[in-house]
Amino acid sequence: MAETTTAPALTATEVTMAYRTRRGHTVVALDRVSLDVRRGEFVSLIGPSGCGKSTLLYILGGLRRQTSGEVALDGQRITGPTPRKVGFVFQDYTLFPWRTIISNVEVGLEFRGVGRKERREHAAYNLDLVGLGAFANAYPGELSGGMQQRVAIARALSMDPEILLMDEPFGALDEQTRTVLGEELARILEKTGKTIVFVTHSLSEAVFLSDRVVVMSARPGRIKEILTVAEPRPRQPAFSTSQSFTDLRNGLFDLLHEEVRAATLAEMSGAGIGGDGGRRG
Ligand SMILES: Nc1ncnc2c1ncn2[C@@H]1O[C@H](COP(=O)(O)OP(=O)(O)OP(=O)(O)O)[C@@H](O)[C@H]1O
Repeated sequence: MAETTTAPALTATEVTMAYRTRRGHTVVALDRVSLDVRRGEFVSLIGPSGCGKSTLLYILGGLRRQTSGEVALDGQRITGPTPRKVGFVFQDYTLFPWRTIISNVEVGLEFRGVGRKERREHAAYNLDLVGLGAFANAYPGELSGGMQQRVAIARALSMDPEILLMDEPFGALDEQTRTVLGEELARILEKTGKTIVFVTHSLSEAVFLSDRVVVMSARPGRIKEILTVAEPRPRQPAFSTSQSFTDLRNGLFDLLHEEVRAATLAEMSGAGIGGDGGRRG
């Protein structure tokens, strides 16, 4: 079983991010966000659209450079991507359509220069882990969206990162599929003991999967509250119909509701975003 420890794996300290749009406006996406993610922990980021969840994830993974503040991985300041330690899974699974499933899973290991036999074994192990061993020689176009996302998870796991940063990985899938994939992910994580930071818009997904749910405010994104989900691991499907689940989900709804309302009203009026609607420039 995955153990969480008190040692922080990832630390964000007073992270602020201000984007400069092409039209010369400044969009403050994050405002002095501080967060510790412990080793083996599953932390979800939830908040209204545009509150900076993806921005925070990219900064944590060294894909984007914050305007001020600091991010550290195992106590070392992050100044760029560290693919050996941190892996990403995005909403678009971006598999190569001309490569078989197993060679899609191998692709990162290939870039890393791992020999053919070793990378095949490693890829096969991780494909089995996500339950797709039988599809090794199929092509992405032959798989459903949910299956392709499992391949993307196997590909990320193959690199054996300590930390997985997942940006709405199930966002493009229907509700039933994402529920089942969430259960699958809970099972896989028990086996691998990875540290996960997970962006989602789904309250149920956040409660079901997380040790802690970080609720962010409307932009500029700040941490509004952190909810702890004390349910033991591995999480069982029955948890999602329990009273404690409903109570946690309702609590999250209340916390989020006013933020989503504030974000929507700001969007409608164009307030605080230099009149450009906060669009990316
Ligand atoms: N490259 C960029 N240039 C300018 N502004 C940007 C850029 N990337 C993001 N932003 C702005 O920063 C804010 C935060 O964006 P981000 O994508 O991090 O939010 P989010 O919470 O992940 O949103 P969503 O839930 O809709 O995916 C938004 O207002 C967005 O328009």
